[in-house]
Amino acid sequence: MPCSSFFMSIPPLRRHAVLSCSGAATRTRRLNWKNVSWPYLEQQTSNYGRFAYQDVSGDDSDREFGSNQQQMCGSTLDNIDDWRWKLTMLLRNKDEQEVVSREKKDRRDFEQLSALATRMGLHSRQYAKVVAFSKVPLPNYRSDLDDKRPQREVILPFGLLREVDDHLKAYGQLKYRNGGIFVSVAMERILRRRSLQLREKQQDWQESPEGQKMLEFRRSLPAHKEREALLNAIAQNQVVVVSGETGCGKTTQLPQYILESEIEAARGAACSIICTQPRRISAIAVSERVAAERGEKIGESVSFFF
Ligand SMILES: Nc1ncnc2c1ncn2[C@@H]1O[C@H](COP(=O)(O)OP(=O)(O)OP(=O)(O)O)[C@@H](O)[C@H]1O
Repeated sequence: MPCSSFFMSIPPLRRHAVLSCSGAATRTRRLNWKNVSWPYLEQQTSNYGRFAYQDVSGDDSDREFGSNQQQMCGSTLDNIDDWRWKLTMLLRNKDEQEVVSREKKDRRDFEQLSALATRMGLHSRQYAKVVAFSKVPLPNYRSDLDDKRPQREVILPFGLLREVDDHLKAYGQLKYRNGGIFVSVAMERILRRRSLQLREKQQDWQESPEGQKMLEFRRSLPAHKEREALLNAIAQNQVVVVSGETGCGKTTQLPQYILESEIEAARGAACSIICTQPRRISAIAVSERVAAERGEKIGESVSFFF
């Protein structure tokens, strides 16, 4: 006789361990539940996937609900009693998050079971032929409990798996550049446009007579000789320590080398640099100096904050 299974499950994202009880166990109902020891239950964990997606009660139509439902499924009172026990066990078990059942009698009694769960501080929901009781609020739809959309394990060939992995890695790195936040495609387009504008503006300034004069001065500073070595060191290391004589260009030049190289690579809009100064006056003076060297006013790409 087809008999639905009772099992405890954790949704895919939070799945650590699952306790399940087979249909045979549920047929003997109350007695079995109270006598089943935890180690026995743990042995059932490997079947979770199949239980979760299998339509074990599919051939029982809902027409069977009716006058003979009491004989088929036992009395409502007994069912409520069983569930009081199951939900108590759920609350006591720190590793489990929810209990799911496909039994008809549980669907039949769902209203009372749901009220019981609410009184015990649990959440409940019915999904077509499945009832779920959970420690956390349940969503409107659960694909893993949808019999019409069974989820199957897909085994990919090794080569294809590696290809997918590479694509995912490349995608992750692309997103990570934008501050580790998953930005939308629209946001990426905005950043790209802004980066191109910054590059154009930087080129215009560097080609202007004032810009040329400023560049000449900057190239005369000792830091300029180390520009490429510094950018390489930053690209290859998490932390870089730079020491140099007073006035060589550590404060005003190094941050500009980074910003300029990012702008040249059309990534300027995603580049943020923070410089610290021990005094307000020096923070203002350095900001104004760097803004001037970039042909800008304070508040464009350079500013200060106390
Ligand atoms: N406000 C300014 N006006 C004009 N020139 C400046 C100004 N600030 C810095 N400079 C010039 O830029 C050069 C580099 O200055 P910067 O502050 O970057 O050096 P630094 O290596 O950080 O020095 P320190 O170790 O003393 O902080 C200076 O030698 C100076 O010639």
